[in-house]
Amino acid sequence: MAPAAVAVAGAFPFRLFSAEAARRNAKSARGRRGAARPAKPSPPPPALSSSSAVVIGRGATTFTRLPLRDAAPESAEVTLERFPTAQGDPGRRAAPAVPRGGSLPRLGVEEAEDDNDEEAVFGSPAGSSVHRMPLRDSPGGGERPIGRFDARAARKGLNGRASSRQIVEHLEDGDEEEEEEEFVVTRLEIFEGHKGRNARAIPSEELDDDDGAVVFDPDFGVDSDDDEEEEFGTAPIEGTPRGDANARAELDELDFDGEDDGEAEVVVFYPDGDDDGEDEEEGVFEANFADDEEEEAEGEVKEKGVPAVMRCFDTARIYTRAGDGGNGVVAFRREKYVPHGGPSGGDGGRGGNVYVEVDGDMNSLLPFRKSVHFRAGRGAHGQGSQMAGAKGEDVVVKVPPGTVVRSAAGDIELLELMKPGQRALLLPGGRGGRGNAAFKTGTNKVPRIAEKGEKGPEMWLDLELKLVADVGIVGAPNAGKSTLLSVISAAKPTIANYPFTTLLPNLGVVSLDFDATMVVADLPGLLEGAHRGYGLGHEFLRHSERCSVLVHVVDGSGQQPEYEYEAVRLELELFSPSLVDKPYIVVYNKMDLPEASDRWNMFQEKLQAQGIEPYCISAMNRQGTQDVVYAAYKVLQKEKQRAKEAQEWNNTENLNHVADAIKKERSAAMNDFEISHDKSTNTWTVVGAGIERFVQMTNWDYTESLKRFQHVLEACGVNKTLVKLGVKEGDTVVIGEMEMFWNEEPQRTSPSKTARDDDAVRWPKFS
Ligand SMILES: Nc1nc2c(ncn2[C@@H]2O[C@H](COP(=O)(O)OP(=O)(O)OP(=O)(O)O)[C@@H](O)[C@H]2O)c(=O)[nH]1
Ligand SMILES: [Mg+2]
Repeated sequence: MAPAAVAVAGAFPFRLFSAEAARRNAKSARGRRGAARPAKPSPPPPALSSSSAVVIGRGATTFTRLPLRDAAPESAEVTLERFPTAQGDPGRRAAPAVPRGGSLPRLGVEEAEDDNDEEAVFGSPAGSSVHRMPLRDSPGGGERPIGRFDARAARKGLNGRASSRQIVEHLEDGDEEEEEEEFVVTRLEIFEGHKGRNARAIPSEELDDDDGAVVFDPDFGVDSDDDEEEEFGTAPIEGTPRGDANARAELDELDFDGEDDGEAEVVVFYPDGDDDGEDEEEGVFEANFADDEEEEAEGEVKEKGVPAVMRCFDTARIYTRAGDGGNGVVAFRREKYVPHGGPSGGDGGRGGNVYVEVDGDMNSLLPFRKSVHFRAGRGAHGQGSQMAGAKGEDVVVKVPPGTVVRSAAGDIELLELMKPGQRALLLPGGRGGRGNAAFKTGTNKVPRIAEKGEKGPEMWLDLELKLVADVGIVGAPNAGKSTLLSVISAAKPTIANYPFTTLLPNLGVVSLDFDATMVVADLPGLLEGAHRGYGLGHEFLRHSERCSVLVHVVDGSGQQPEYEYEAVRLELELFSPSLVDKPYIVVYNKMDLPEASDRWNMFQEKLQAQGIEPYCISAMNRQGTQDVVYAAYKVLQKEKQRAKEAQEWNNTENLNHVADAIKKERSAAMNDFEISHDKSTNTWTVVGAGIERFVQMTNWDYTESLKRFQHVLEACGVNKTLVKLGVKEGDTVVIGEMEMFWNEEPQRTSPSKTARDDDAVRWPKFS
């Protein structure tokens, strides 16, 4: 276990076995990873229950994605829909055209008339596609009733990615065609193939060889976040022509009980909501079985659940990593007639940088649902003849205007990117390691040492989109906010007589004149108790944080307009005190309705008592709206002027400060370190950005590195400090990735190690 100590004769009291240890560590880490991946698929899921869901359409089958990360709150809403069948064309039936990632498919359920089986289609309310899967053996297409289906995934098997095993069992036929029944009984196995994992459908005994089989491709259409592409192949079962089926099945279990008044229970595997794990943990899918517990919680979910589309529209978590620097190399010039050509190993190339750039064409963070990882390329290694390695490829993360970038760890605001074209260097690539040509000195003309490239920094980022609007329209649900926006601008927001029509902010440009325009945002409705999650919650209010002016619309036809007004004000304050400090205009709407006009005077008086002059309008009839526009514009101009003056004070915006901080940390002095001691394991840990970076860049393949390392430890005072703190023979010393043993008596070194020391080149002795 204990690695041999390496000593440098007579020079330093300090020994290391670093290279070994580092390698060993890496190996065991790999081993751990490997172990997480079972060689065989996990055992088959339990037997089907009679209430298993039916998922297969007639003649052709449709498997779809179920709601993924948003499954939990949404599952209650998923219902199944009867699927129309195109006669005589088993492989090609009219699947509902659901655009990928587009609008939400409407899902519904209907019972098949003849038996208790259901036929179903399901799509994801979170906007996924519906895929078709032809079942070759369903002649005649249309008339076949559906069988039972139970797709169940092995949890967290196979690298934790979604699901491994599905069983489609026993498709029963209708009464009429007894002989042709049971056309697909399939089990899906996922196994490790030499090209990654594969999926295979295994027919049960009931299947003839020439029966069709269904092959699921659990990862079909899902972006693999990992570098290692994890594609599931579809594999034909014996006797089945290839490419029969290509359905996707992110869905894992769908339990549906027809009797249960159409309440579909959907069980989905979905990635751990936060996606914040390390690489290894990516895509850990968790089973979320809809059960009684969930039903209990249902009420709560309805109150608190922010619709998925809203959540993903304006927030995202992404991973960024700058490229590692390339390694420097050791090389010597060898040429005829040039004796002792000297060192000629080139430096490694610099790793690629990570930039964040504002793309004016983007207006939401939805693209980050699909791609989460942004890694810059690594620098190429140096080469002989003093050739430096090529620079790694940069990566540019494009974000919409109004994006705030935070580091996920620590929730520190890093950047606020407002204007299209703005570009920030976020993570600088690692420096390339120096080749031996760079180590040539007067005393060492034949250096056999080169550095490794510096590791590129990595960071998880939380992105948040705040709309860039001048004026924000706030108010209770159904107050007429969208109506107001629609009459003052060309925007066409959805207007309907029910609360929470607006789920995503709508933007409209209001032009008063040729050069006088302002951007107005109509925000979702705000309820009393929003801070506790009522209605849509109040998270979306962050969109209004950037507005300079708020227009508060009050529904005059409501029961108590003043009360409603106060409640919304309070919610604004609870969300952010800075919001209530913004200048605002109060607009009393629906004056055309008698109940509103009756109460107007009272409302007006109450507000005047508070020093506010409310406006009354009928948004629907466009009465009074122009006054509101002018008033808002006036306040806006005033606000802008104020902001401009304030900005002149701090107009030294540096978008690259994150990179600057990283660079600064990189240049940290090596003698700036701290040492901690763990008594139980006799371990001393040296922490310091400079020294750790040095360790990381040391290439242990070269013996001279060892000497240089010893020298540095001595020179920067690590050894001295350790001695002072009372380090003992045999204690472990850890610096960054390195683990070393302390050896008090350097003379007692093993011969094999001293042999190294007898190298032709001698490092000057410092002690
Ligand atoms: N009578 C009358 N009805 C109005 C007026 N303004 C809006 N409405 C109606 O009020 C209902 C709600 O209007 P929306 O503009 O959708 O209300 P909203 O505030 O955007 O509602 P949410 O988006 O759900 O928060 C619709 O049926 C409108 O037609 C008005 O001035 N008079
Ligand atoms: Mg609205």
